[in-house]
Amino acid sequence: MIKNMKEILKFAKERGPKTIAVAVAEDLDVLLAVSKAQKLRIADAILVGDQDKIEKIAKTHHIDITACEMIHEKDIKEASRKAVALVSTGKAYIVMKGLVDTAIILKAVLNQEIGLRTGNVLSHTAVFEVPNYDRLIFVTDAAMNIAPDLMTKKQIIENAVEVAYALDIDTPKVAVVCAKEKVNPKMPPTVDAQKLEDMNKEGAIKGCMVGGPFALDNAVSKKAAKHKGIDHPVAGCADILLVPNIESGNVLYKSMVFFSDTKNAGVIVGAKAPIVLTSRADSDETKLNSIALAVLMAAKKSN
Ligand SMILES: CCCC(=O)OP(=O)(O)O
Repeated sequence: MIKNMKEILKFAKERGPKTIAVAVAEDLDVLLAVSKAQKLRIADAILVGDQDKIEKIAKTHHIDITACEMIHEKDIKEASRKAVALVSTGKAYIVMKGLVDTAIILKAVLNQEIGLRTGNVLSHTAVFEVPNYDRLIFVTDAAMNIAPDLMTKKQIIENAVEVAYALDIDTPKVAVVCAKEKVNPKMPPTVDAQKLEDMNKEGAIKGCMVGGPFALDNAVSKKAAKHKGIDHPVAGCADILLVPNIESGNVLYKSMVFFSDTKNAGVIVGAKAPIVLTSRADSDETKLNSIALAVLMAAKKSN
């Protein structure tokens, strides 16, 4: 069971390198992450984007990108399509979002001809290392599914469980997080939470233990759970937090990044290949962690 970002990097070194196709690579943090991943032998990179800008950033900041292949494409949408096509034609194993809006890269991923659709729901899983929490904690979905219905939530859980397996976490505990820990028909996410727990008990969601509804406190703190009289095997020790919608997920993600001393990584799951997807504002360290996470996902797929 991988417990922190250091171990994610360590295992990615052992299971890599894998080739990544970077869409719109003209970004300092992206280039720093990619060159470090290459130096650590975690990944090789094909940089798709504005070659002049890429070379200027690399030169100004003394970043060694000499080992990277480069495809010149100034247009952001075209660069996204070309990066995705590199993966669908087998020249790369992983797509990485560079300096491009999430919606644009995802449109390329979902493209009928060159895309990476599988028919499954695509969802984002963020992995956080949080001080004083004894395990990695996953947040899903902070980036893609706006207001998932029950069956979409089921698949979002299954996608996050796939990430957990790539980190050798067996039977991850999934907390369906709401504003309350009691079912309230006026709060639909609490009703879904109960249904998801029931589906898990009935075997319709496999390979994990689902509990809910939980408020965030009793999902991650045994003390809070005890205080509120909650006795549940997931209470206080969740591996995966399923949030009700993109607003709560994105706010939780960015609160963790900007208000606390966390390390993080993020990928989109459900396509034919993992997609490295962080916020444009995330650090080069986060982007490197995300590349390593995607390498572990790709290595698991090719096993
Ligand atoms: C995982 C967060 C995705 C996101 O919010 O990206 P941007 O900040 O680049 O919009």
